[in-house]
Amino acid sequence: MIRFDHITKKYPGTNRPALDDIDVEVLRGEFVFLVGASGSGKSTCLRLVLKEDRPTSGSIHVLGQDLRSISNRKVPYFRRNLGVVFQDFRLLPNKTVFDNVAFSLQVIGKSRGFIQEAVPDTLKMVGLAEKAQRFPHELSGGEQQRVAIARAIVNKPQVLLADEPTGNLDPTTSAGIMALLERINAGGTTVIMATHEAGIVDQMQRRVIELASGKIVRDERQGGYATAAIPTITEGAGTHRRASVPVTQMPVTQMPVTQLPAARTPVVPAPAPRLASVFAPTPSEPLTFPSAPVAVPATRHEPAPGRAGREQAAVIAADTGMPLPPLEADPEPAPSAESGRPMARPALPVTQHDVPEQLTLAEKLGLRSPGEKTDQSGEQNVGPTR
Ligand SMILES: Nc1ncnc2c1ncn2[C@@H]1O[C@H](COP(=O)(O)OP(=O)(O)OP(=O)(O)O)[C@@H](O)[C@H]1O
Repeated sequence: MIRFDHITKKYPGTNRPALDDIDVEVLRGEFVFLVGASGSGKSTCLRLVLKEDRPTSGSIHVLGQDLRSISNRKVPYFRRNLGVVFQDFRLLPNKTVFDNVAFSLQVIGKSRGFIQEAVPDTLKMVGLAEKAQRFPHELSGGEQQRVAIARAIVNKPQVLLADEPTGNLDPTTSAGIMALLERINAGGTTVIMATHEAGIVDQMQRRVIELASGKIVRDERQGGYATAAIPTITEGAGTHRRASVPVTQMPVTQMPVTQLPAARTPVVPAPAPRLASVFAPTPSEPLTFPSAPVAVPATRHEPAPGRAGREQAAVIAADTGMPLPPLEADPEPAPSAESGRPMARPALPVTQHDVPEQLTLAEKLGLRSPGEKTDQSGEQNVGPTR
């Protein structure tokens, strides 16, 4: 599913490679923790999988494709198979929960009917069906991260990449997020999660790949966090104590037992998790997606054309730290209301050198091909890489 062959990544102006001759393969359906000290190369790995950056040498295959063979124009199609979750959520602050999730479908031209069905289904899966009309500032951190996860999975990606998704959350909330990620994985989605959370890694007992100075120093099928390279802090106020609430103690009732609308059976089953029973379906909670959409005014979910769309883009730019693309064809000035907002530093900064300058924000986010017209009528532009 994902294979690195002799991958070396050396950033310009640096002496030491961020990744140094990495060979690794992740199979379909696996749940993999990427661990290692700060600067060991975890985020670089995720960026390379997303084709946000290129390796200096070596080849990467994702979903059967050699990333070198995917042109810039095709990258957005490729990325539709990948969902990404960041530590800092990156929600649109002036959009409702529903609209935050719907946005990623709108920009790839999904029909209104599809959006009206898929978004409520996904919100139900993450336990936020009742909060579809809330704004991000009206949610807790854990709820905001669940919105971000809903946005990442609403298009049913085959792979979910998570870069320290619990980094800003308390232990109990983190446990809920991990339960959600485990359920998503149980539905067949491959999950790769970079983390420093020792307690979570120890609890989950999944595959652990440890990086140190750009090299893989450990690859355990059912591992824990600590090694000599990254010892677990057991006393004091270190970050490793944060994850001391066992996932098994999370309020399961808060997590509706559903799965992705079209769950895939992993070709290679993930190793039997110690916590599998917590997330397994029960007879009273069938593994189906509800068909009844959350009642929301239809007028709120129209694809945002013209200036409205650019306002959304401006908000994303402000929130994600990504540059706003030039608006040459726009006679109106770009919105400035958000310009005073602090710019969050992206955990996975998009590297722009691989991307032409004139792309729209949706194109730069990988949600639409350069020059691609939004298809309002159907879904033929959405789906596997082509
Ligand atoms: N754009 C860049 N330019 C130059 N060097 C970079 C760039 N991005 C990352 N690096 C360097 O590459 C190395 C690996 O960084 P990376 O962000 O992948 O580490 P990480 O394991 O994700 O760290 P953290 O846990 O702190 O997020 C570090 O030495 C970092 O300074």
